[in-house]
Formats: sequence, structure tokens, C-alpha cells
Amino acid sequence: MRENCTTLYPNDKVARKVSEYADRSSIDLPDTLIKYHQWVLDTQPRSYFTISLLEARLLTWMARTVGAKRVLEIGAFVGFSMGVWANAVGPKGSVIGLEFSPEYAALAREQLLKHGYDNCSVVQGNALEVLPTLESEEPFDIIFIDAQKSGYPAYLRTILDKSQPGAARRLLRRGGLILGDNALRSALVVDQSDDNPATRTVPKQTENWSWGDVEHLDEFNRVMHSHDRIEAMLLPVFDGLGMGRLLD
Ligand SMILES: C[S@@+](CC[C@H](N)C(=O)[O-])C[C@H]1O[C@@H](n2cnc3c(N)ncnc32)[C@H](O)[C@@H]1O
Repeated sequence: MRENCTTLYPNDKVARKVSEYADRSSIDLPDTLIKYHQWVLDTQPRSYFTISLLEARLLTWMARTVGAKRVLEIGAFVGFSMGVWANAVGPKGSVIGLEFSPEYAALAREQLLKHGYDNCSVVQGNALEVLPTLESEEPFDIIFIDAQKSGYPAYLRTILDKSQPGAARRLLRRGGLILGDNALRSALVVDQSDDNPATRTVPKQTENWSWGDVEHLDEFNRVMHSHDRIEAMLLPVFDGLGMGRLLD
């Protein structure tokens, strides 16, 4: 490498081929998860909310690598990524998902069961209020943040506050993972100039998103990187996956 730059792929065509190749060359997912994903694509107007199958493979691989048995997801939508965690932790593990929308929460509960995952529970409510009051008997091994982007810094603060070393009950275990999806948001966090086509294609304001949220994602990434209790890695694939390991 002549300069310190990780150029991912030269153009979209090559990137698509590489993504499909990586998909075929990565950890297998059970048919039931493939069908669940297809159900989301076929039935949900906001199917773009859900993670890709390649990201599902990465999350499965990570969960297995850290021996995760308990996963908390913030922003469950219709439950597909909860199903991914449920498959990864196995029937003796458990997954809790927080979801604001009563309709999505109900669909998530229904579809998780329909696809054979009975080790999941969905808590309906505003995760900004639910997370600080969540009582967990055992700490989680992984917390996956995938709700409204403006909430990421607050979710991170709460996780750290509620995971104090030596506390009788803590949210995340020592060595546990904090994962933040969409940490780069179509690269808008890094580049909002005309060079970035997302400045023309990403809407300024939707139900769960406004351009001002870029600042909150940037704050999340900065705190993940600079906090002395976290070792961070920001992966520039998918829509940016912020990853942090809790050190104490
Ligand atoms: C990107 S989607 C999650 C996708 C899901 N993790 C998946 O991969 O299938 C974000 C979800 O967060 C939910 N959400 C937004 N704000 C929330 C909040 N304050 N508390 C809980 N859920 C919230 C939205 O209703 C939406 O379903």
C-alpha cells in the first residue's frame, strides 16, 4: 500500500460482485433465516431498515467468536436481526429487543415465533426510557444499537453507566461488545460535500432520521474511540459498523 487509504472497490459493479462473493464465502445461515429475510423484503415497505444477509453472517460469526449467550438489540423493527442473534446464541441463549413501534414489536414477536425462535422477547417502548430502567439478571455479552441515530450517544452513555466494574448487576459484561449500525450513514458523517452522491439521495428528514443526526453519529464514533473504557474499531463496510469492546 503506497498511502494509508483503504480503497474498498473501484466502482459499484465490482463492489456488488465482491459483496456477492463474500456472501457465498461466509458462514452459512439456516434456511429459516434466509426465508425470514426474504419475508421482510417481500412484505415490508421499509425493508431497507433491516440488515443484509452478509451483515447477518458477520454478526453471527462475531457472536460465536465471543461465545455470546445473551444479546440486547436496540431497534428491533420486525425482528429479523433478533432472529440472527437468536440463531447465533442457540436455544439455551436469549435475546431481548427494544422497539418503539407497537406494530413492529407485534410483528417481530409473531415472526420470530413463526420462524422457530422462542428464545426472544420484545419490549415495546421508547428505548431512551426503557434502557435506563432495564433490569437484567445476567449481563449481556453483546448490545447492538440500531434504533434512531440521534439516540446513539445517549444509548452509549447509559450502557457505560449501567455496566460499572464490580456492580452486582450490570448491563454489559466485561469484554462485552457494543455495536452501532449505520455509524457512517452513507458516508455523510465523513463527507457532506458534492463529492458524496448521498448528499443528493439521502432525504433531509424522515420519521427516524434527520441530517442533524450526522452530528450524533460523529459524537458516538468519537466517544467510542476516545473513551478509556472502550477499545474501538470502525468498520467501513455496510453502512459503517462501529464496534467497541468494554474493557472493565
Ligand atoms: C433500522 S430499524 C432496525 C432494523 C433491525 N435491527 C433489523 O436489522 O432488522 C430501526 C428501528 O428502530 C426503531 N426505533 C426508532 N426509535 C426508537 C426508540 N426511541 N426506541 C426504540 N426503537 C426505536 C424503529 O421503529 C425501527 O423499527
